[in-house]
Amino acid sequence: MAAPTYDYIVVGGGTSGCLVAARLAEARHTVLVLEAGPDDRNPLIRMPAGFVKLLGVERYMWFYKSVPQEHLGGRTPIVPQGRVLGGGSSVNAMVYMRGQPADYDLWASQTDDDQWNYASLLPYFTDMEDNERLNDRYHGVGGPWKVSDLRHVSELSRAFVLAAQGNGLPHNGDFNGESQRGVGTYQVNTRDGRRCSAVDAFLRPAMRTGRVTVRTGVLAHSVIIEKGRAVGVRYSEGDKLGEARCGAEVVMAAGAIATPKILMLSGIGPADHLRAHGVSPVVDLPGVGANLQDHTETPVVALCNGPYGYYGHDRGWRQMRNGMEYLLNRTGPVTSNGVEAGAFFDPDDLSATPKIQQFCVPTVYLDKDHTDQKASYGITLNSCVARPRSRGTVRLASAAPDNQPLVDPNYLADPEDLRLSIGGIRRAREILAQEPLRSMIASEVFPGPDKTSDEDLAAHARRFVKTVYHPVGTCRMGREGDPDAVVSTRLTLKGVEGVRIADASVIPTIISGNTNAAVLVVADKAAEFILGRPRKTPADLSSTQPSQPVAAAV
Ligand SMILES: Cc1cc2nc3c(=O)[nH]c(=O)nc-3n(C[C@H](O)[C@H](O)[C@H](O)COP(=O)(O)OP(=O)(O)OC[C@H]3O[C@@H](n4cnc5c(N)ncnc54)[C@H](O)[C@@H]3O)c2cc1C
Repeated sequence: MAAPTYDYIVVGGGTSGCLVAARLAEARHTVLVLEAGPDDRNPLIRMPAGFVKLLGVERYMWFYKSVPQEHLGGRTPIVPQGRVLGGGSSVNAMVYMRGQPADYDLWASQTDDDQWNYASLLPYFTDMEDNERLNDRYHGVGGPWKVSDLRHVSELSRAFVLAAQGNGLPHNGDFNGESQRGVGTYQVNTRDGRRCSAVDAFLRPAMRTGRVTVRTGVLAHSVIIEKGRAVGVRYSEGDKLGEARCGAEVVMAAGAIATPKILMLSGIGPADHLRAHGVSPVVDLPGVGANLQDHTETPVVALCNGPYGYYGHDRGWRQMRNGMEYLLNRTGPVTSNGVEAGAFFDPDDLSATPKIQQFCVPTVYLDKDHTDQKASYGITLNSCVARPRSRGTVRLASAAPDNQPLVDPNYLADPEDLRLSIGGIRRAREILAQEPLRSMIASEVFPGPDKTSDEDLAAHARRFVKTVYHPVGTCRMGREGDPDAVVSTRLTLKGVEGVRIADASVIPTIISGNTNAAVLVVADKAAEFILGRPRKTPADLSSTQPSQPVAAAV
């Protein structure tokens, strides 16, 4: 048997992988990071607006195609994910969002472990944070994770913030503070006009210790298990097959779609399903690949009556002007993340706990697989169901490691997700009809002004609903004895020694907001458990509003 070369192998160099690798190296361990995608040297990654150009590029993205969706008339929408060092944190929209305290309190009650409640996790958020504007009980300064206000906000986004206030939503200057409800501009993971990815914040500094080896272009196939213990990882690099060995643990960080796939290829998953693909089961774990949750968004698209927003800003003289401004000052449209403002609300009752996150995109924005609208000046208000109830699966298509898995997000399977989406559309229309936005709008294109009944809007949602790129939950944690849990609340894999899962797949229920920050905290907890470090003292939230309980979706 080959001698172990590293203490730990981290599978996947994305958001969670970068953080875990850094924490392990800080503790003087040797770490090998295996990342399937390329390095993150493309300058478009650093420029905040640049990610939009990467979203259609196979070199940097996995375009997981969903199986025909029963509730979308058989449509097969794509679920793109980052495929580059930094993973999602290198290609995402940088919106800094934590969700609601109740989201984490639900994790704690689902797992019977109070270290996953909001008060317990808040110090993990604030300790890693370096917020440019806020430093209070909810925010921190001096950490590696940069959080800033946007340096450029388009006139359309500003008009949206004003119009939504006119429509009854309070202005909110901090969606991660006392209350999520309201409308405002987002804080983003940038500093001085540049993206701050998990590579910038965590991995690159750790690489300077000399204890982290990062290998890009390496596709992990399976975990090597000997006598019930993980001892390494099988992989391919181009045409070459290889094995890497570790002395301590294999840390899975390949994201909510790839991690269950790799586990299943290792013989860990629903035994019958594995056998059907010729994989010998090692541990029968029915929860692997189950419980897939993703945020969906349904657009209302309107055209503008003037040159508002970002259409055409990446071409011709405007591109030159914007590029020059960025190079000289690090200001201007290139510093925008393209999703500058948003709102949180309950479409049934504006004073209640939000159930919709609405994104304002100051351009016509539809996914790569929806290209029937001619580009023009416009605005897209996307209504995202904050805590969707639909649940899907990730399954093997075959035992070939380079085959994409079968991804079935089961979008809109639960009627409540559809009902809330329709409520979001109606609210979006009201906001578009409110000054100062109203004077900038020429006409609604989608759903179209003649589409007014619930049936019309449901048909529109089924046709256009798309991912918000937030798959989670496919190897969820759970209390002892929970037959569908894949990992313990200390994130150890059931049934095999020496495997920890540190990524979005362990999240039991999706949070009501963008997922990157929550994944960082999950990864921080994973590192804490691995290193046996003491838990941080929970925050004292006694003088704040109590978190409103949310029902677990069934
Ligand atoms: C386009 C987009 C926009 C988003 N916008 C936001 C946002 O604005 N705000 C926010 O909070 N969140 C956003 N997210 C979500 C956020 O980025 C993710 O929740 C987060 O990155 C998940 O972290 P992870 O570590 O679980 O997986 P990832 O960050 O996806 O990392 C997984 C890594 O593993 C690699 N990998 C996969 N399979 C293998 C294999 N077999 N072998 C080796 N490596 C492998 C992948 O290439 C990837 O680098 C967005 C995501 C996307 C894709």
